[in-house]
Amino acid sequence: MSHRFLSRSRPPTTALTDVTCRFPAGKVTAIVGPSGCGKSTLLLIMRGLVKASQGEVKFLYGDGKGGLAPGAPPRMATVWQSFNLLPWRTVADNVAFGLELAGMGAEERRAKAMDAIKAVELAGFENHYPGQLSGGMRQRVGLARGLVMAPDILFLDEPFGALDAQTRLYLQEQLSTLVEASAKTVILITHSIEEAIFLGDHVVVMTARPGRVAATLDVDLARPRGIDVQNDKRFGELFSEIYGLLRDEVRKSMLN
Ligand SMILES: Nc1ncnc2c1ncn2[C@@H]1O[C@H](COP(=O)(O)OP(=O)(O)OP(=O)(O)O)[C@@H](O)[C@H]1O
Repeated sequence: MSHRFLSRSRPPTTALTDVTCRFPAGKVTAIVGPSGCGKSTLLLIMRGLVKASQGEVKFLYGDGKGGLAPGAPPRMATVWQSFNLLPWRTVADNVAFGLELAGMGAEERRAKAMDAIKAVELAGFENHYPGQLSGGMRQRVGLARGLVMAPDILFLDEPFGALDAQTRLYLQEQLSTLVEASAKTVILITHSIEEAIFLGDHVVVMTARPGRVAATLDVDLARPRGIDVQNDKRFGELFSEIYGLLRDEVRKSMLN
């Protein structure tokens, strides 16, 4: 698939060229790449918000396995980089927003929202407003809003990008546990090589813009993974391999 942004006032920008990748069901695929290489564009295309200039995205329909009804399209949810909480709605009402749009009754959506709020350890804050929460808590509300939809595919765009290092580590651990418990298909966009290895089953490494897939690596580290997996020799090897692939691309992206 390729994508070029056209503009009346500026020359066209080729964001992606000949990107071919597979995202295996029930696995976490992390996408890393230099800034501006087209990661978010790829996500927008996969979510159907931007139409690729060339090529297409195919989702495999349910075969009755993995909780997917036969022949049913996968349910999808996205946790966006700017988690876009509605400031005038409480945490519970923010989390339940998608269910409300889907027409679910008040009682049921409140119960589902509370389950998701508990899963991200925010019980007790359900009646708070976003303005009363820390950045890490708001990020967890964003995550709960994705989880509450019980998606078959969860897209995460830099879910912890704006957080301090300790909060980020803690949320990565929480997410790892949630993902392992749910066996969902997760597509994670991140700038962090450590995050990609810690959370991913596969890591797709992209080149500088126009983004292509430089390599796809399997993360052959056992699950469940705690953050101490970072001390594993294999973790270090994967880090070096990915950084080796990215190093020149990052330099190129700085000259782009
Ligand atoms: N709507 C748009 N119109 C024109 N160009 C765009 C548009 N959206 C993105 N681009 C350009 O396409 C390229 C890819 O952008 P994209 O946001 O997908 O990259 P990214 O890898 O997600 O970046 P980052 O890691 O910094 O978030 C960039 O050069 C960007 O400036």
